[in-house]
Amino acid sequence: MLDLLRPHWWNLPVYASLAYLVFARGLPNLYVTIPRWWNMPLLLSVLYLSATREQLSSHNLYDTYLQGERPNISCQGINTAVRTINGICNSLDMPAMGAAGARFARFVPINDTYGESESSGLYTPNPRAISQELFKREVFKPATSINNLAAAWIQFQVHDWFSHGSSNDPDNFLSFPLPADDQLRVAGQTDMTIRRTLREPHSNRPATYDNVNTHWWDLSQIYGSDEATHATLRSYVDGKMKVNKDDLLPVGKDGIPIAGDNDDWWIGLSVIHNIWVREHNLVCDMFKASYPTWNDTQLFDRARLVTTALNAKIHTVEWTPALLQDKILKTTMQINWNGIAPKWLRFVPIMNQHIAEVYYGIMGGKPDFAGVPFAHSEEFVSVYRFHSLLRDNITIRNHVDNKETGKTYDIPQYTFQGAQDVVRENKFGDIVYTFGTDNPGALVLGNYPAAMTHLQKPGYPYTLDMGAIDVLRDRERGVPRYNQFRRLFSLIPAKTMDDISDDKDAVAALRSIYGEDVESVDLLAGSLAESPRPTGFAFSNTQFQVFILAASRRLMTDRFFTTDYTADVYTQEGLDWIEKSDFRDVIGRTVPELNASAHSVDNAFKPWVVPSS
Ligand code: HEM
Repeated sequence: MLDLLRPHWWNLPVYASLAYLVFARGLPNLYVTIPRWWNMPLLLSVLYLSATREQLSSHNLYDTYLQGERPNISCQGINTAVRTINGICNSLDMPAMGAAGARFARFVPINDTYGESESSGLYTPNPRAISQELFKREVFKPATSINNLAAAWIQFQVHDWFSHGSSNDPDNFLSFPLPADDQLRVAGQTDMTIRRTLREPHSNRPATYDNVNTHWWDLSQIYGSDEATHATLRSYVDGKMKVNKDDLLPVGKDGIPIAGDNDDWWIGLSVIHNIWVREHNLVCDMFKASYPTWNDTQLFDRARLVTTALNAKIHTVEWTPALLQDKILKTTMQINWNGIAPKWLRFVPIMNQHIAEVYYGIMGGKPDFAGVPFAHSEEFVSVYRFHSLLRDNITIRNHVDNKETGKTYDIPQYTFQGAQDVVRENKFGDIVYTFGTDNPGALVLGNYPAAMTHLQKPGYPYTLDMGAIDVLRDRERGVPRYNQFRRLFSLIPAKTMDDISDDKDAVAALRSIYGEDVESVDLLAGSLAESPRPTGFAFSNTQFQVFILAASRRLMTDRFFTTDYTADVYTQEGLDWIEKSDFRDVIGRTVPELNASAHSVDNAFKPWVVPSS
């Protein structure tokens, strides 16, 4: 393989980059990495990202099932015209693909995914020291270009795509001594112990882990990933999901709202879940008006398809460009969804699938698996370790005059059962408004909420230092550390700590933990430290490689976004609903008093304009 790296590509003439882009498609083994690709002219950058996606699809997709290991499932007797609850039969050729309980895949070669052991450095450097000294927030650093809805939104999405489950392995532990000067030692604690992730061991290859949710982008966090949970969420009237008389989610005996995935609940999830359940119910009303003879199941199934596709569209063309605020990403994401062809030129037959995906967009095209069955990967999980987005506290403001209502909640108060206190004590519109106008935290070193480093999760036998856990889980699950991760994603590895960041303080902080051992820098630590970032990006270029690969793949592999994204399956009314709505509209119809506020910006994830006093 020819590994052609050009660290100073910007000194090369533009035509050299262009020549590569033309050749790369024909020569998938030719790697070219352009470190600061975002400085190129728009067209070149878009082409570069598209070529990168092709490269990553050829080199970074690994199935964790061996031949014959995937369960054999029949789709006989199943209504394959709509999404199933547990995700089976999305692929009719491989019905078990992407179903709840299916293994996570990998984005790096399987041989590079052995979990770390004590002798290979599982506890080195000390995860607690990393959490306390490198991650923990002293002063809140806001991400000023986005609002707090964007933070809640991404955890909501993550709960659709994956979960390792919350119970973990009750018989196997990760345990390491606390640093000598740790404040917990004052209370007599000497070690930090957490349960290992439940895993499937294999001989002669790394352990694998199962996703308890469906892998598909199917809003399983709302609808459930198993029939028993699903049944508790449906009203079974007119296709609608259950809500209370006040139009809010019903709450379970444990004090947490009932939902398809209600793990790690906080007030942010209350906001987004309530909005989407209301949206589903409004789509049911629309269908009932157009198709009065449809029964509850018909209404539910179509409403789920439409609500899900709208959610996927908003994530693709609104959330992502808000987080990665630059023209290149806005253009690329629009192309992913809509393609470049104007309406009047949407008849040209295009034989090459890659070109067709760009010309017509992914939606409604042919599925594209790049030769590997679809599943989310462990590396995908790791790059969403975004706990630094969380604010230390939330002060509710009135949506009419922006005045504080006098209610402030910190993390222990707004998480788990506490979220319901916030809902009970405030108007829902004021809570959503507060999220629309507050900033979340920036994804940088020294901005991890202190309260998340001593989190009391109900039912957990120990206090959680989420910063330490984020680091330890990656090591446990064999996600490569930062530099090796970069190598395996064809990025130029750092030679010294100074290569990771332009920010001298960030480099000094890394050195205080990792010394000069650049290979030992953890993925999360390196990613939070990394700079420069592409213009307007809330997260690092290293993490972005995973986005390039996964953002398109989860659409391209899904039958309901490709071959079955048709009026036959969705109805024309359904397709129109998706095409005509953005997140501002969804907020406007589900929380009508916020219609004007949500429309005060061109993207609902940007901080809303506050009324002048
Ligand atoms: C107050 C809100 C939150 C709480 C209480 C919370 C709590 C937790 C807990 C307890 C875990 C599992 C720890 C373990 O592995 O043992 C976890 C994992 C995780 N969290 Fe959060 N979290 C919150 C917000 C967020 C946000 C905003 C994101 C943004 C995407 C996020 C992303 C993740 C990811 C990616 C994982 C790994 C999931 C997996 O291993 O399958 N969390 N969180």
